[in-house]
Order: sequence, then C-alpha cells, then structure tokens
Amino acid sequence: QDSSATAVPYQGAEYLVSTTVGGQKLNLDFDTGSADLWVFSSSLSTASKQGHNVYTASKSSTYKSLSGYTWSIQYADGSGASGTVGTDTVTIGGTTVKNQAVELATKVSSSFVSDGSDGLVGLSFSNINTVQPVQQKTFFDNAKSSLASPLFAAYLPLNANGAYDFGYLDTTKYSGTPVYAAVSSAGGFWEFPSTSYKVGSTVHSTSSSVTGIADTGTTLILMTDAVVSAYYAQVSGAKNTADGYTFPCSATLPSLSFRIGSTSYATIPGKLLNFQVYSGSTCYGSLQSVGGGSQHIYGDVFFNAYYGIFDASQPRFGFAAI
Ligand SMILES: O=C(CN1CCCCC1)Nc1ccc2c(c1)OCO2
Repeated sequence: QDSSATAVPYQGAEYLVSTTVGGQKLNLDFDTGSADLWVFSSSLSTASKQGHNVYTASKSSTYKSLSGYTWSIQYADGSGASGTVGTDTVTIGGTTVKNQAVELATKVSSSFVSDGSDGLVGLSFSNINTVQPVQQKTFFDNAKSSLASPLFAAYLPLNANGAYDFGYLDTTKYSGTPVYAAVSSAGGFWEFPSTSYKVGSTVHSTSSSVTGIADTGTTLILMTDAVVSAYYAQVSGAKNTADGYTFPCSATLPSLSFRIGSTSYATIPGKLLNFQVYSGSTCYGSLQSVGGGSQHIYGDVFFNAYYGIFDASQPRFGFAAI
C-alpha cells in the first residue's frame, strides 16, 4: 500500500502530517529520531489540551486498550510525555496499519502544549520504543510488509509543503542519483559514520567514532563543539550566546558540508544556515551545538536541501539533492 502523505511546515520549526487514528484526524510530527507513536488524549488536563486536536479512545469503534501498559519518553531537548497504551487503526496518506500501538498521553511537558503538533509518529527503530511491559512496533515497522519496498522518504522543502513517501521513491522530488550509507540500528537511530566535514571548501576531520543521525524530529543541525566553533570562526560578528550562536543578519555564511557514511558529502548552502532573525539585525544559526556526545543530529535543515531515504532493507540511509 505505497502512498504519500503531505507534510505541512509549522512556524519554521516542524512539519505536521494529517494522520487518522481510529477515524479521528490529528496533526502529527514525524520523528525519525524516536520510536513512539503518541497522541494528545482526552485524558489530558484541560490546560494541556488547549489548542490541540485530541484523540478520544471511547469514540473509536476499533480502539482496544492494552491493560496495564504504560509509556514514558524524555527527548534530548528536555521535553517529555507519558501515559497509557492501546491499539487502533492508523492511516497515513493511503497506508493503513490495523492494531497499531497508539500511546495516549495523559501528561505532556509544556513545550508540547505550546507546539503545533497533536503528537508524534516515531519512525526510528522499534528497539527504542518505550512501552512497558511489552515493547511495541513503529508504524513503519508494521507497514513494511505491505509496501512495495521496505522504505520511506522525507521531502521537506523550506517554507513549503513537503511529503513522506512510503514504499517508493518519488523521482519528481529530487535530482540526480541518491547516494547511500550503511546504517547501524543498534542504538535505535538511523545512524551512520560522519567523520569529516567542510566549512566552505576547507576539509576538517573528526575523531573516527563520530556518527550522525538523520532526525526529522529536530529542527536544526546540531553538531559537536569542534565543528560549530570551526564554522562560526569563519563568520564575522558571530557570537556564542546563552541561546546559541548568533551573527549579524548581513553576514555572508559559508556552506557546511558533512560526510554521510564513508563516501559522500552533503552540502548545506550558506542561505539555509541562517535560521531566523534572533533580535533586530541579529540572526540565529541553523547550525548549533549538540552539547556533549559524539553524535551529530541532522534535522529538518538537512532535509530542506536533500530528499532523505530511510531504507530498512540493509538498513541504509540515502540522500539526493531536492
Ligand atoms: O529533542 C530533539 C527532538 N525532539 C523530537 C520530539 C519532539 C521534541 C524534540 N532533538 C534534540 C536532539 C539532540 C539534542 C537536542 C535536541 O538538544 C541537545 O542535543
């Protein structure tokens, strides 16, 4: 049941996909960096429900409760949610999964209340799903067998409607031939080696253990401190503030390239590296520090330049310029 679902940009921070859960429409954030499908539920406090569509299990004729099952997730940005679990029929684009584990939020952190999404669809590997006592599978894991090819692709152009294609590659959405990197899924992410980068045309290498993950749930590109300091050293007037790196909006930004796997580089043009006005004539960078660790996070800004292919067959991650 190959299909394509439209991804609508929301305040430049995320892309929302209209998803039907038990016949109820919700705008969900597709996150290739996590493995829980969770929704705002009618059991949330009135304050938490403000501004959101919520899922009401009792109104779905196909909902089945998983008695005693719970979930609780903390994201790297400090946000989190938790609640109970059931199964229902979930349809995305034209792809339907019956008996999909649907995690009902009874608690969400404040950033989700002020966010545009009514929940998340986790599209990383199911080994990091948080449901207890029995871990559950992602929508994609459940849908795979019904797809022509066990893959999905993310097309997320800047400030324009994009799409998630399930089961096939839409050649009208990219140019050239996709290049692929082998993925190691042990950590649950679409993760690959990423050990060198370029600021403009200057090549830098990192320690051999550095990896990258393809993460549609993260807005920006988050890389290690070595990379961000090397990059902003080339931007006159750049400052590392408490909120992250800023620079004069008039600055000319070099491109940033990073290796995906052991062969090809992805290049983010300078234009995409100016995320938004921070204040007055000061702008905020699309490249920010990931904090500690040796894992680069390639978020939506990467997908503003590349069609991303999440192929479970090896597994491997592919990309082609859009
Ligand atoms: O937490 C996320 C993405 N997350 C996806 C689900 C919704 C809430 C935001 N990204 C992220 C990933 C690595 C980080 C980080 C943030 O801050 C420092 O390192």
